[in-house]
Amino acid sequence: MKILSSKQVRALDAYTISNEPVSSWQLMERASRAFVQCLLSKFEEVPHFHIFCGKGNNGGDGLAIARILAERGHPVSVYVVEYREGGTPDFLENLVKVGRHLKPKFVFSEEDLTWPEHGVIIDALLGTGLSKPVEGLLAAVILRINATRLPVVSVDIASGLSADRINPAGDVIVRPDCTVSFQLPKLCFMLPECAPYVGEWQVIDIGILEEGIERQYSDFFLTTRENLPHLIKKRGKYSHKGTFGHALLVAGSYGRMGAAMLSARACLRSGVGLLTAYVPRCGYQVLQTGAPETMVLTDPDDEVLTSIPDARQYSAIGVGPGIGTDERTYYAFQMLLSNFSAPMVLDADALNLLAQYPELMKMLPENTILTPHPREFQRLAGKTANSLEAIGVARDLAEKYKIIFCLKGAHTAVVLPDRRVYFNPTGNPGMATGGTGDVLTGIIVALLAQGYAPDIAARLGVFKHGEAGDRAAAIRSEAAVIASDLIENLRWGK
Ligand SMILES: NC(=O)C1=CN([C@@H]2O[C@H](COP(=O)(O)OP(=O)(O)OC[C@H]3O[C@@H](n4cnc5c(N)ncnc54)[C@H](O)[C@@H]3O)[C@@H](O)[C@H]2O)[C@@H](O)CC1
Ligand SMILES: [K+]
Repeated sequence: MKILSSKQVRALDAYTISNEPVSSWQLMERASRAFVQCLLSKFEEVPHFHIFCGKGNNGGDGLAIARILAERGHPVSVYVVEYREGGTPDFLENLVKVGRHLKPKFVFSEEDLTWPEHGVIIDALLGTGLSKPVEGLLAAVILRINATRLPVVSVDIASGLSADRINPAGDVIVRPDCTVSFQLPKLCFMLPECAPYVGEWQVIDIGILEEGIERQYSDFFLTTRENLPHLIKKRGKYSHKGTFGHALLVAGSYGRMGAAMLSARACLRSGVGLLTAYVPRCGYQVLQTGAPETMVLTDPDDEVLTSIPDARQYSAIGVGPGIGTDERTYYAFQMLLSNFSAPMVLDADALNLLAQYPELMKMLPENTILTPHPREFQRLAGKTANSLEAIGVARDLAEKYKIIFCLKGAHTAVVLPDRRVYFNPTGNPGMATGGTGDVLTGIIVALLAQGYAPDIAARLGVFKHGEAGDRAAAIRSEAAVIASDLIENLRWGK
């Protein structure tokens, strides 16, 4: 699913209006009806809705939503915040129409606000037309909304929130519990800094023309459930373990064999034909007992990796979980990079080694997948002002070195060498616990070994990793999830 800018969304609305064709009022009506349907599905008992409207089209939506709810006999109060003269044509038309069912309260100053004690607040003050920081009466109303204990649902986007960039600190923005957005997600929904101003978010279909969306160019996408399952390869009846590749995992050091084990088990549960693990000698028994499906090769050293195996027979290789940053391990890693050119996943200490020895970057095979969490990325690429800037830096590096980044986070961003960025929708805060990154490495290595193209392996691996986390959280609750639960909850069927 594409993520478009506010400007592009306006062009898209205009395209639908002239090509469907449909009037802009009808499009607003369609959006508002879809919103009401979604809104009502959220409550077992319909509460009293208090709808705060601005005077642009977002306010027009608010008025239409109020009328539709009132027509159905639901309790509604509607407030029009008079922060400016006039209003957009669709706002004014809906103001006339709502008057047949409800008496809006016009708010000219803070004193006009009587604050509700029960019910749900609907925020329809400002939408994607935001053109400057909020101040004056609008700011006062937003601050009052934020001070209430009542649930808040924003229409399309929280009022005051910029869709396409990160607002400067100090901007006045609604903090909703939930945002119900029209047709496509907004870039800001993907960024951790914006999370307090988004809440739970949901996208609803308002019938924007698909061909209009196709005509808009974007580098930003949300991976969706609908476009991924067909990417999962079927296992043919006459296939054998050789069909599904032979993965090599270079992992572990003394006291950190758990990382190697988690990666190995995740790899085995992700369809790989054969798995070999290369570990220090102290890991031999651990892996032979804990993951008996793995073949184990050991380094001459007891505690850390100091050399590499002959890697040419492997179809994919994962390096990093638990290896540490010993100087001898650096030499082994450097040797591996000069000897191996097939698909590779680098995680954890392999990334720390890259950060410590940046000259290694030039040695990375094309389409190597790097899976840093924010701190690892910072060590690798330097400090950035915010997550959007970090994505920008990752895009530059991905292009320069022809590599792929999975920037791990609530919406992990898969950044490709052609600068495209795919955000991931699955996963939950229960996954913020030790070892889940090792699991991701194992999954992606397994996919590479099976011959998935590196960009698909990264996107599919990240998606399935999050999905397993969601299954685990549904069974155990978020706080109880541990990395092993993800492995147990991996599913590769449709
Ligand atoms: N046909 C369409 O274009 C559709 C638009 N829809 C709604 O329309 C919204 C966008 O509508 P608009 O473009 O009218 O934008 P807004 O509803 O965000 O209206 C903003 C209006 O206030 C002014 N303004 C912007 N920032 C301000 C600030 N900080 N303080 C004071 N005034 C400010 C703008 O000049 C504009 O006139 C979407 O978010 C969505 O809710 C939906 O109805 C779907 C269809
Ligand atoms: K809004």
